[in-house]
Amino acid sequence: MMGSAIEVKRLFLKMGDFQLKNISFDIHPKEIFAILGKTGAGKTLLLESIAGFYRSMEGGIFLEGKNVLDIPLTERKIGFVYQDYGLFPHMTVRKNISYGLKMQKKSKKEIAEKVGHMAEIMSISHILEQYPDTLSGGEKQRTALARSLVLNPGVLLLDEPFSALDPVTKAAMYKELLKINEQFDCAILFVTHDFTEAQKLARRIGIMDKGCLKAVRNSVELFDYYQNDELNQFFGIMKGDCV
Ligand SMILES: Nc1ncnc2c1ncn2[C@@H]1O[C@H](COP(=O)(O)OP(=O)(O)OP(=O)(O)O)[C@@H](O)[C@H]1O
Repeated sequence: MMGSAIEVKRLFLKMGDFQLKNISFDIHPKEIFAILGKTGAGKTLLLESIAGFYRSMEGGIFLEGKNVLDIPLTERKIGFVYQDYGLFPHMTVRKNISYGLKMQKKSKKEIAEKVGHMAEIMSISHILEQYPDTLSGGEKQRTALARSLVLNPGVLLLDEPFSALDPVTKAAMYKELLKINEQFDCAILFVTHDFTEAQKLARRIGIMDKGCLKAVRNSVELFDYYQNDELNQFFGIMKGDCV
């Protein structure tokens, strides 16, 4: 059997009054997988668990077969881009992108080459000396993606990557995501509220509600009838609907 890029096995995580409950699924190498769910469903917590942020979680997260908690942070090969991009405000775009490589103690020459190359791929060479607060939403996102991708992650986790973008920029970034998936050898897991977006970009979609993963569907079957009234309601599906 082909190994998984990510395997989530019977994950439980308690956070205050909220709980992720018994979540199991896997993501194939190079797959684009969407997590769809209402606000407060636990989508961000799931991404953060996969990144190994919570030692208190029960069950396991395996990256290429290795428990994420056993992999040192600098060797985790996970890129994480938050909804607000999380750029360092006091650093230029160049410094933001260089940051992880510096942490890995790469040489100045290697950092300059890698950052230059990445900036070219993400079409941000012209803004390398700007600070984040001078950038458009799309430019901030390109910078955040470049900062992750320059470390060559096996898995890219994106928390509502498109929700803050205007429709034209959004369409451009959809293309960018598909290009990244082609060009870099990485699986992409992204969170969204948007059915169309999930269907457009992902081959499989996981549907979350109240801390549970209720279903995993191929995107073409997203609107087929569910054996679960809440899911049918969520998708506006009536019994006997043809798709
Ligand atoms: N550190 C924390 N301590 C206590 N409760 C938390 C903590 N982090 C998250 N929660 C709670 O867990 C629940 C799920 O949060 P999460 O951010 O994962 O939802 P989400 O599906 O990503 O929502 P949204 O779409 O609004 O971003 C929420 O009720 C939230 O208040």
